[in-house]
Amino acid sequence: MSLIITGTGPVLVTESPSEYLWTPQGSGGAPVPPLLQATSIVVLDSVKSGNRVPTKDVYKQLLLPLLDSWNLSHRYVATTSPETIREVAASVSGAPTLLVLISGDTTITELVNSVARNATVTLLAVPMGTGNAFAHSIGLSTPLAAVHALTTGTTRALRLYEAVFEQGSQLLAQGGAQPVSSVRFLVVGSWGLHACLVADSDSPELRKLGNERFKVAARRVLEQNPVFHGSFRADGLAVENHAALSYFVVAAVPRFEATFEISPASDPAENALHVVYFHHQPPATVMEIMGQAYNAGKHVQDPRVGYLKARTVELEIHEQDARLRRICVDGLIVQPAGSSVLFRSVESTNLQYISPNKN
Ligand SMILES: Nc1ncnc2c1ncn2[C@@H]1O[C@H](COP(=O)(O)OP(=O)(O)OP(=O)(O)O)[C@@H](O)[C@H]1O
Repeated sequence: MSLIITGTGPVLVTESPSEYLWTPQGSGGAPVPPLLQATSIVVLDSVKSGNRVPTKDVYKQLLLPLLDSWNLSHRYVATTSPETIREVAASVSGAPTLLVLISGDTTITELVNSVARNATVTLLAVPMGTGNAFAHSIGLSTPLAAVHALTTGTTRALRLYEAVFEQGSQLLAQGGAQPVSSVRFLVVGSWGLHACLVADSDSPELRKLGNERFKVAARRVLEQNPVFHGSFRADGLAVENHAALSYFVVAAVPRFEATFEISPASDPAENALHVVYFHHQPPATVMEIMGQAYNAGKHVQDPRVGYLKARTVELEIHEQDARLRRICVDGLIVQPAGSSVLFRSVESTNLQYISPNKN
């Protein structure tokens, strides 16, 4: 439940499993809040994200009445394919734009990879995906909290990172593979068990399970429990040389899901990555370590887990089997050519995001 101050007066907004209810609490509207004074407002609804309840419509039941209360004009775009995200990204390169993304993390990543480098965009992440790592990490855990932040939130610089691949690498998409040299990300780059389970979980069969798809895919990968041989350096210093690893994640945010706190020291406001990794372990130990991540990120205190902060991470993959070489970048899967993959921070962008105002 939230009390939102709108252009026509305070409104009590409640949520049931099937809809959002908008109950006006009297008159006396507020002026247009600063975040809604953007020159251009675009709402991008990534309709394939998460497991949606058809009667519960964030746009029609929350955003539209809020924008209408000030008669704010805006453009609403529902995706018809992944191409829609690229089209919207291309269209926001002119005036400063408030871009409301009703989506999960992959849509945000696809957007930041296609938007012009000089575009001035403020993003609002309305969490409607399966994991919603970014929204949970910045404190916007529900669609209602995100919409409320339009009237009470504040803007912060969006910290971006990039994974850089050798020539000949391929981005694996449902429609086929395409060449890739780098991918920008804001949540995670990974190799090993994490990349395998994300890649394997993206089948039409497992997508139907929502968040459970990661657990089912993890169980299947762990039945094989492959070893991932490789080396890595952090900020130029060797950390592991020819190691036999199970898990290797470069995290940009603290949470991958509401309660899965993979990197408790990560701060979305800071331009830094954290490596979370461990050597090859039996399946039961892997499960035990990952289980601790659901307990307020306690796994990083486990002596078997390596945890370090870096701005640049150079990975060398010593595996030949294509399945064991896959890299995950915010849910996108890359088949790298050669052995090296570089994860690094992007110095600056014109992108911002809306965060709850906690100060
Ligand atoms: N109409 C559409 N048809 C086909 N694919 C779509 C359509 N709209 C969006 N997509 C694609 O579906 C994917 C949706 O990803 P998104 O991150 O929004 O949700 P999710 O995968 O459920 O959540 P999360 O990333 O948090 O797990 C994106 O790759 C996007 O390009």
